[in-house]
Amino acid sequence: MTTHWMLGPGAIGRLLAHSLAPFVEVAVIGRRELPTRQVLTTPEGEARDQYLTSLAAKQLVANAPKPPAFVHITTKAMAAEAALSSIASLLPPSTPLVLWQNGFYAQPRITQTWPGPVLCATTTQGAYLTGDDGVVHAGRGPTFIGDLDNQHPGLAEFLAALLSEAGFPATAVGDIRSRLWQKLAVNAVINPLVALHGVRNGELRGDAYSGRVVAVVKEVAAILAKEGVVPPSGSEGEAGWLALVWQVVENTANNKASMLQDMEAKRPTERGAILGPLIERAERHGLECEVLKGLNAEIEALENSYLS
Ligand SMILES: NC(=O)C1=CN([C@@H]2O[C@H](COP(=O)(O)OP(=O)(O)OC[C@H]3O[C@@H](n4cnc5c(N)ncnc54)[C@H](OP(=O)(O)O)[C@@H]3O)[C@@H](O)[C@H]2O)C=CC1
Ligand SMILES: CC(C)(CO)C(=O)C(=O)O
Repeated sequence: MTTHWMLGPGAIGRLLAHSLAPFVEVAVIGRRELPTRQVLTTPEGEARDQYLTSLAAKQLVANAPKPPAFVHITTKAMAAEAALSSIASLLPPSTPLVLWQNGFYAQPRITQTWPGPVLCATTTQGAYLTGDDGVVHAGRGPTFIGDLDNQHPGLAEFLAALLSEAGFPATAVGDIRSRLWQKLAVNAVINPLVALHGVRNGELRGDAYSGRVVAVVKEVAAILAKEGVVPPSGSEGEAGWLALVWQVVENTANNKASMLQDMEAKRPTERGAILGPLIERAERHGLECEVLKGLNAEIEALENSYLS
C-alpha cells in the first residue's frame, strides 16, 4: 500500500488525511503528536471518527521509517520550507512533494530546490480546526494539480484520480502557475481589507470599502498583465479581475477570510505569500504599488503588535 504523509496536521492536512485514509496508508506529521482518534465533521454536519497515525517530526526522524510515496506539505506558506527541512533527511531525493499553500511563495522556492517532482495544488475546499482532534469540512470545491514547469503531468493525473476517488474532486492541469496567481489575486484583494477592518467578505460590497477594492484591483491587474497572467474567464484586464473579485465576494459573502481568522487568533498571516510576490513583481517591472505596500505595512504593524 502506498503511504502518504501530510506534513502540517492542520485543517487541510487533516481533511486530506481523513479523505485518503480508506484508500492508502496515511500519517499526519507535525511539531507534536496529536490524538490518533480524529473526528471529521462533514459539510452536512455528520461527525465521523477515524483513527489516523499522528507523529511528531522528531519522533519520525529517530525511527527512520519506510519512505512515503508522497509527502503533502500542508503548513501555512511561510512554514513550508522549515517543515520540509525537519524531515528531509528521511526522504529519498526522488520523493514527490505536493504543496497545498495559497499564494506564490513556497511553490517556486521548493520547486527550485527539491530534486524530485514538486506538484502544486490549489483548492477551494474549505476546512477549519476545532481542536487537536477535530476538523470541520466547511465547504466543498474543486482542486487543481500540476507542476510549475509541466514536467510531471502523469504524476498529477495519478494523484488527481486518487483524490477524486477519495471524494476530494481534483483535476490535473497544465496551467497551475496561472491558477495559483489567479487565486493569489483574489486573496490579495479580499484578505487584507477584511482582516484590517474585521469584516466578513460580503461587507466589501458596501460604500465604505468598495472604492478600496477597486484601488487594489487596479494595481494587481497591472502587475499580472506584466506577468502574462489573465483572469480565468470572461472579460480581460482590470475589468476581468474586478468581476472575478466581486464574484468571489458574492459567493463567500458570509465567510470570515483566512487572514482575518489568523489575526483574530493572533497568528502570523500569509501576507508574505500573497502580497509579497505581487510587491516583488511590481518592483521588478518598475510599477507603482503604493496601495499594496500600504496594506502590507498595516498588516505587518498589527502582526508585530501581537507577535512580539
Ligand atoms: N483551511 C482552508 O480551508 C484552506 C487552506 N488553504 C491553504 O492551505 C495551507 C494550510 O492551511 P490550513 O490547513 O488552514 O492551516 P492550519 O494553520 O490549520 O494548519 C497548518 C499546520 O501546519 C503545522 N505546522 C507549522 N509549522 C510546522 C512544521 N515546521 N512542521 C510540521 N507542521 C507544522 C501547524 O501546526 P502547529 O500547531 O505546530 O502550529 C498546523 O497544524 C495554507 O497555505 C492555506 O492558505 C487553501 C485553501 C483552503
Ligand atoms: C477566497 C477567500 C478570501 C474566501 O474567504 C479565501 O480564500 C480565504 O479566506 O483565504
